[in-house]
Amino acid sequence: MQHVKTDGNGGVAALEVAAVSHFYGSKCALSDVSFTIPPASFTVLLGLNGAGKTTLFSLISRLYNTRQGTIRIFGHDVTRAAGQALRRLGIVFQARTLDLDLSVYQNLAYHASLHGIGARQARQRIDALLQQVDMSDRLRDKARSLSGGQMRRIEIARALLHQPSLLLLDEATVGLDIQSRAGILATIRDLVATEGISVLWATHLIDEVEDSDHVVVLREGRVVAAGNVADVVRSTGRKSIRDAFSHLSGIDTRQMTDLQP
Ligand SMILES: Nc1ncnc2c1ncn2[C@@H]1O[C@H](COP(=O)(O)OP(=O)(O)OP(=O)(O)O)[C@@H](O)[C@H]1O
Repeated sequence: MQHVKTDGNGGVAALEVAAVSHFYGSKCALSDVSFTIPPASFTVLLGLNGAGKTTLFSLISRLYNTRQGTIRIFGHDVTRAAGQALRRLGIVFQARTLDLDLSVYQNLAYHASLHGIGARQARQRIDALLQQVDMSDRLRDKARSLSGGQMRRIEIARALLHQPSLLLLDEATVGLDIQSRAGILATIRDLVATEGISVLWATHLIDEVEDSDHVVVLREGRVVAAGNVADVVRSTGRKSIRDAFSHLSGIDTRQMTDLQP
């Protein structure tokens, strides 16, 4: 019988990472990483550069094989039931991935066809998603003509085309101005609240965390804290999540970047 981790309320966890390790040659990038994220939650994967966030995303999305440990998406093992697991997964990678010479519509329609979505349904979903990410007026524009924040919005729409239940975003706001960052975060938080999607949001920016979030703190490939914000703050004996993250990551709070100018 398959072991399935629940969210504590009897429901299957949106994501379960159990005892996962990953090496690049002899370099250990992840060491015995375990955590779960509940359905319909916004979970922040917090870690400084090099903590292992991208490596973890590469394993969850099967870009790399998981050699040690287990990863399940809504109970489906990404190695043994890859099709069922990956169907439920949408992902926005840190690096830009739109085809710059195609229009917004062509970028999205191509992705829809890869997922076997028929042309008519694809058009309906593209229209609805562009509205959701506030980009309806750019349908025919070349991706090349969009700003960084606008490209990110299109990548988010693309990741949602096949209606995933779990969305991963890797440093989605890097390189964007304060307004674009706040707008993209608000769009994603809205998706969790209105559509019940589960989100894993990887960042090194502590100001992207809200009190109601779940957090998983990674340091040098290890989970050093996980839970809701209040529990993580309490477990470190600090007064705020900012101070807790600073303590857990071994850095001075003044080295942290702010949303505030
Ligand atoms: N292809 C690779 N070969 C060797 N080492 C790697 C490779 N990719 C990542 N690493 C190392 O693995 C560790 C984790 O890197 P990873 O990119 O997963 O971290 P990250 O938290 O995503 O950081 P960043 O935010 O800077 O992308 C780092 O020490 C990094 O140098």
